[in-house]
Amino acid sequence: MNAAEHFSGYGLKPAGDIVKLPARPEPLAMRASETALIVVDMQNAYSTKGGYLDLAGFDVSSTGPVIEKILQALAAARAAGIQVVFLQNGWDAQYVEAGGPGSPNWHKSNALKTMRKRPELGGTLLAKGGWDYQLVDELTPQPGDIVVPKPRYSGFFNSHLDSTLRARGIRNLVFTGIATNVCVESTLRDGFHLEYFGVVLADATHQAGPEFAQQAALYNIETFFGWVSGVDDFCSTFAQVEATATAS
Ligand SMILES: C/C(=C/NC(N)=O)C(=O)O
Repeated sequence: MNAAEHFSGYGLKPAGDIVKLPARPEPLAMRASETALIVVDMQNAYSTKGGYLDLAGFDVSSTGPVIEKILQALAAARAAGIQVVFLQNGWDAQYVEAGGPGSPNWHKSNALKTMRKRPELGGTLLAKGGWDYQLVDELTPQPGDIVVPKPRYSGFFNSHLDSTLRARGIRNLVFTGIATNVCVESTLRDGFHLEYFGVVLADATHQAGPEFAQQAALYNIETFFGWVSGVDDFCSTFAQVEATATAS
């Protein structure tokens, strides 16, 4: 193969429905039917003022453009027949799923720590049934989309994500959402170990913490665990699928 034509992707047999998504470190060959767009934790907790991250002292002032970019990616995915999966992070209202002091999550979760520090917030952060847990209004799931609740940073841990994807023959996971360096990266890494090809659309993600955390997560993904692309490339690449399907 000509080195200039090098691209990655699992053992795809040549067929008309394969597209090549421009990505770093190299383009990725994919089929829409074997791809899911994963929207990670776009809940009030992570992207709205007054939500958990904001109350815990993280900057959520620039999440608006991320929501806009995710909307663009969702429209392109749905038009191309790509399965959309929303992840939703949190626990039951009694926080049993959060784990008690015997769980590292109890010690590390900034949501749980914030509630311990500010008892008046008790029961409000990331609790199922509450505003903080809800997906943001702009990103309400549509018929055909799948919502997967998850109790830890990785969407694969104690959830039905893996079986849901396998049952549909999905091999490629395209990631958007918040936070790049926490739940996006954790889920992409676990997906890598489960043999999924993970791509992050960098401009449809946002970090928890300083900007260097975004850059470090993207470096890790591009170098060790997957691929990095952007929303415009995703939309134009999969528009080809829609155009081919319409023409045939
Ligand atoms: C910090 C944090 C990130 N979650 C995520 N969705 O990436 C948390 O849940 O505490």
